[in-house]
Amino acid sequence: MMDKASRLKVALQKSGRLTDNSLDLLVRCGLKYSRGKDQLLCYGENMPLDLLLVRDDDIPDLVQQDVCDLGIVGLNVIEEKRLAFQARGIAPLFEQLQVLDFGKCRLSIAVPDGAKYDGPASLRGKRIATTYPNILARYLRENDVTAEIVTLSGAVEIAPRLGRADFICDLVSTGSTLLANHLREAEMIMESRAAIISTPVAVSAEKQAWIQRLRMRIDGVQQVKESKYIMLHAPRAKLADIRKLLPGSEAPTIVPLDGAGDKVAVHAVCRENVFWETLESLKGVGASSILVLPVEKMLA
Ligand SMILES: Nc1ncnc2c1ncn2[C@@H]1O[C@H](COP(=O)(O)OP(=O)(O)OP(=O)(O)O)[C@@H](O)[C@H]1O
Ligand SMILES: O=P(O)(O)OC[C@H]1O[C@H](OP(=O)(O)OP(=O)(O)O)[C@H](O)[C@@H]1O
Ligand SMILES: [Mg+2]
Repeated sequence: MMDKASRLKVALQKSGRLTDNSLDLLVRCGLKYSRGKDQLLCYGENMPLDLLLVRDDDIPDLVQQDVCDLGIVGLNVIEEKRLAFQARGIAPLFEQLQVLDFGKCRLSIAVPDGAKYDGPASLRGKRIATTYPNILARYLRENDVTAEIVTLSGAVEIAPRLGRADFICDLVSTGSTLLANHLREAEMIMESRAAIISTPVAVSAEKQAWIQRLRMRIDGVQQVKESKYIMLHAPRAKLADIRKLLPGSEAPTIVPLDGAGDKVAVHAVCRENVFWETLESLKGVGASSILVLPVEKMLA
């Protein structure tokens, strides 16, 4: 194990939409951790890695200032901070390492039910409430629209009802928050997912090696999520039809079956989910004894 100074520090959201998925990802990468009394620091017991639990907005700054080596945060926050740094003449120094498969949402313009909206020109001269003033400003600039940006730190969706804004620009996933606030999504500005960012400062060879290991494990974890191992028996003559039906599979392993005539066993890793319809189609072209198993770990 490395000494304290050379332990990797990873910033995660303390409590919110990204927290459970971020911790779950690291646990799937093999991390065992214990949580400190203050609930702000988690100590990695089997890896030289500690977790700092903070507000998501602070994560790019912590990485930029080299307080943390890595951070897991939404692309929406990364982009907003990048533009904010640029606006202040500071070069954004954190590097985006890997996009993750959770925290999927979009940043959209929403308008009150019944309000007219015919494209970006409808925003002209309006007041738009948002937590993402820099992304919104860029969007307005690109669309040649002048509007007033009302920057709020939360509860953006109630701004139109309070008379503070005409429209809003906020995160949407299922759309239920908009629905509950009598708003409708009018325009998508950006799509977002969680991502890993890293420090701009050169780290020790030891730390770099752990970052590489972690990235490889994260790739493996993300790949197996949808992957299945499929085993079936089939007449050799039907192999071409069967291969066409296996979703996202590489060359399958074909094993002869003792005393079963021209029948073979087919084993394949499918990189996409295997649905009942696929199994029915496989059976339809002559496959039998079909088994679908989850894949726990994969290293390319
Ligand atoms: N409805 C959603 N579905 C999926 N991901 C979302 C959703 N809303 C937000 N996110 C993603 O999760 C991130 C954190 O969202 P959350 O609402 O927990 O943030 P917050 O209220 O700013 O929390 P904090 O207290 O840490 O500042 C967002 O920046 C975005 O990337
Ligand atoms: O389209 P939906 O599925 O309704 O999701 C969108 C909402 O989710 C997020 O807030 P969250 O619920 O995380 O709470 P917060 O406002 O306290 O950040 C976001 O800020 C939206 O308000
Ligand atoms: Mg926040």
